[in-house]
Amino acid sequence: MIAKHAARLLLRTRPTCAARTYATQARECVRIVEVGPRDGLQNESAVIPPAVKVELVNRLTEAGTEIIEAGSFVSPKWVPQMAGTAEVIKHMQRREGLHYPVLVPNLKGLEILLDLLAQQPKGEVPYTDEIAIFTAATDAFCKANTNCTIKESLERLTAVTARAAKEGLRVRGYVSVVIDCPYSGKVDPVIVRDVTKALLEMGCYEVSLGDTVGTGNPTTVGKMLETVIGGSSDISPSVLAGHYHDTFGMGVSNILTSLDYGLRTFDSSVGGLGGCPYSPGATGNVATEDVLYALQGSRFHAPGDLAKIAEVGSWISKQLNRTNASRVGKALEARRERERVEKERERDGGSAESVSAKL
Ligand SMILES: CC(C)(COP(=O)([O-])OP(=O)([O-])OC[C@H]1O[C@@H](n2cnc3c(N)ncnc32)[C@H](O)[C@@H]1OP(=O)([O-])[O-])[C@@H](O)C(=O)NCCC(=O)NCCSC(=O)C[C@@](C)(O)CC(=O)[O-]
Repeated sequence: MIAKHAARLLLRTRPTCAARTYATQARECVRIVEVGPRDGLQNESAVIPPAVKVELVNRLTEAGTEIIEAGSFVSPKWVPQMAGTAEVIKHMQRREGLHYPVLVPNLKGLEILLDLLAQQPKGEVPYTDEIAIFTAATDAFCKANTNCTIKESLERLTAVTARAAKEGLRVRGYVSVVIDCPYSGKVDPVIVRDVTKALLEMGCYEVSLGDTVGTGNPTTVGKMLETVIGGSSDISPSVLAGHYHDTFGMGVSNILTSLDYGLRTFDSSVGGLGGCPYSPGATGNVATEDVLYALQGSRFHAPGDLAKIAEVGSWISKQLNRTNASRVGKALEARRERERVEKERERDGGSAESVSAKL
């Protein structure tokens, strides 16, 4: 009985930054959930081979990322880009102490994951210790994304959460369209609060609030957070995360605002990858590089080596033949190129002609 209670508490406890982060930093730790391999790649027009996804996860791990959403077990008819997640989680490098959540929409997705976990050779670091489930703050978006109403999705997710908990998996929840819905317009923050509460009550250790279309700004995000955590609400900011798409360039500002409201976990996407297949026009998540740069020198520490993560952003953008959507990533790309040219100049004895001949 006590063991069961302890297990339940553990499932409710969110994974922290790795211990080494606390040991070396006096600053307050901010958790970054890297969603590029899932939220980012799911929206690319091309279906990316699992090998590239594996390399992306591995490069992020090498760059010091601690939590990486590795993919999703959704219907491949709905989101073909996420086919191959089984291959990804089997072959990616998995480090003890790091976390690789995967998104599941229903019991079928969870069963696929549980089968994989059951087949995993003993003694290996588990493919994952966490699933993410998702619903929305409007029926219109929920139907477009998962073919059911909010109420139906909460019923579906209650069963998923119960089964995941029984199997020892932690569950993280998402609420989409917390500011505006592409189908039904302005969203009532009271609904965001109620859906968040329902996800927490069913057993999610944390709920990520998604500005799916990226129209939020510090005022609207602040008002939404005031309703979700203020007044008579018993929701603590410590169980919330911000998931802000950067369509209007407000992602970093919205994170800074959310820090003022007490949130300490944010989702971001290397190279600003992504968007949402059911939210036409929405661009990717706020870029991880931009978030790390914004927090530099502040009282907050976020894990990850900015220079290395920026290189990952440049690499994956090239793989996808797309423009790097991170402003910081692009600036660092330009700096690396300048440094390369300078090095070449030094090596060639400073001859301007030899350098310009090569450019
Ligand atoms: C939920 C469903 C499945 C309902 O879709 P449905 O069509 O109502 O499902 P169904 O139960 O009738 O099944 C239809 C077919 O899909 C199969 N199927 C059913 N489930 C699965 C599964 N898990 N894995 C693999 N296959 C599955 C099922 O077996 C069947 O196959 P068939 O008999 O036709 O051959 C579908 O709507 C779906 O997969 N939706 C996912 C959409 C999605 O991935 N959206 C993006 C993620 S959410 C997001 O990005 C927002 C977020 C989280 O980032 C936050 C934010 O920014 O807002």
